[in-house]
Amino acid sequence: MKTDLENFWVLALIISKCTPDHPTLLTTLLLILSLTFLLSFAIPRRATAIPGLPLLGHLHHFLTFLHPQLPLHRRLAALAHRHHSSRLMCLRVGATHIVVASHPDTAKELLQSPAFVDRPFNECAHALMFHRAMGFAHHGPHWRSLRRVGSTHLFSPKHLARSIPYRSNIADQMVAYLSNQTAGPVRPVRVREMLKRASLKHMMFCVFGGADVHEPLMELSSSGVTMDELVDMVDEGYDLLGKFNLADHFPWLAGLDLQQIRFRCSKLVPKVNRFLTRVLEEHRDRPKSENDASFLHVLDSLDRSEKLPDEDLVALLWEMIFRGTDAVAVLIEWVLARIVIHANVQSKVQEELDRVVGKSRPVSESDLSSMVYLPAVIKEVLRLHPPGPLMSWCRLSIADATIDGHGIPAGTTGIVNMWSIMRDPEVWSDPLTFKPERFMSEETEMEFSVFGSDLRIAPFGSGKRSCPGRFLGFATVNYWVASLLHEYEWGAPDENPVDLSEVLRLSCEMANPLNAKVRRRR
Ligand code: HEM
Repeated sequence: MKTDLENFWVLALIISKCTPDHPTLLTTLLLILSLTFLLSFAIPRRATAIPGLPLLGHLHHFLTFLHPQLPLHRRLAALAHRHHSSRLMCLRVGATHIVVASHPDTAKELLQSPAFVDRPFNECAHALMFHRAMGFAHHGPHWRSLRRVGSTHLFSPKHLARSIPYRSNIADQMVAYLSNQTAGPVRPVRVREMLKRASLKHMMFCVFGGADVHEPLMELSSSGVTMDELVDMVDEGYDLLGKFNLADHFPWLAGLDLQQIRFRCSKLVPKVNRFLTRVLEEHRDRPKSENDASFLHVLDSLDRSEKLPDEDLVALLWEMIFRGTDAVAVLIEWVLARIVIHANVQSKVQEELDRVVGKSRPVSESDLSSMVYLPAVIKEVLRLHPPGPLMSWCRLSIADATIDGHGIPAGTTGIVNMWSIMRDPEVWSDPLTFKPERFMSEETEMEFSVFGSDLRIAPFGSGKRSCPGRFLGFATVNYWVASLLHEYEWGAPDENPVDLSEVLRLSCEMANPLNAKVRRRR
């Protein structure tokens, strides 16, 4: 994707090489030059191209090991800032042309454009079968039918309500787990493992149902697979998908498998397939129950016109477990970190809990509709620590598009730097201060929806490919944080203050897991 300026210089260079022996060539070139100049006003401009390296383009910005302290969203933000290209910046990595939007207007144009509705090819996602599921499926009838099935049967308010008992049970188990950990002298607890397992267990029940919800949090097993094995499978898939894969941008490198991504996928896929096929068989052998609200039951009971082949069913179920587990656990850890740092915020949430719930009983999910401060805290954490600072997965344009007046050809990869938008001093007053109150006033509450209509804060994406699990994810985080704060006081260990450094894998998580001192409140 060359800019008009680059075209101009190429032509000027050719003209400078012409001699008076070639008057016709010279006239033709001058004519082309003038036409190019005039046309540049008539056709959309192209995005600002940032100077890059020959052949490699901007590869060096994407290689994590070159900048271990600076995650990609921060690098891209700094680059856009340096080149005054926050609205739209144009990069290239090997064969991939990329535009990066770091402004609410351009982010809106990109995410809601009818052209940017596909996902770029991702070798690892293909190997893990995710192209048969929703997140990496090509825009087309297959993806549309999955989204339709998802919104009608999986993520509808009715289904959200049916999974409340699961969430409530797991909240109780977290409270019990912490109670065991904190029996005796107060000592710091590392909460990441507990949150990951809670979130995995929640998704397992939402997706498969059936298993024993009372099984202890850290010992859950399913269809012959232990909790540890499941955690390992999710972690491995998560690690693989979060890698910057050279083969996606330099296809001629694919056969070499330099990063061992193909190799690792080939080890993981049979394990996941074996496990999910067994779950499917067990489910079909069990007597059908009217009360089964699991995704699997719903999908397996669809009538013939909507029914998915087993291969797609397995891919979709795996994707739901995979996506739903990680983002929720990562976000809760950030929330607790902020709660530990800002004691005044913790007190305000607990005052609200005491007012709405009282100290005599645990929180129930229905209490949340009467709370305003806690959701404001969660929004403020989403603003400063979005699990997907670059929207987790890029978009790919399937047709030529115009963004901010720039012509963008089909086949361009679109990245939205939501992290940068949500910290932009031109968009937010005092952006680096943690201030949940900014989401509190009645009027701004309407304006600051986090679900995709307001591109100043869209941590779940926006447009046709926005996150289908956003209401489930938001409800789970609100409820579990409410339970954990209702039952416990949270504080920082004296020797180990909270470190807000980030590491970007598939989601952006705390580089150093949170350690907190917890003390029973009720
Ligand atoms: C805190 C929780 C969550 C966050 C922050 C989050 C964030 C995101 C983001 C940023 C995207 C990309 C949106 C875009 O391209 O516009 C996405 C897509 C997606 N998310 Fe979530 N998510 C969360 C929870 C969940 C849950 C609980 C599920 C499922 C159970 C889920 C399933 C998906 C799927 C399937 C897609 C791909 C959609 C498509 O391409 O059509 N997410 N999510």
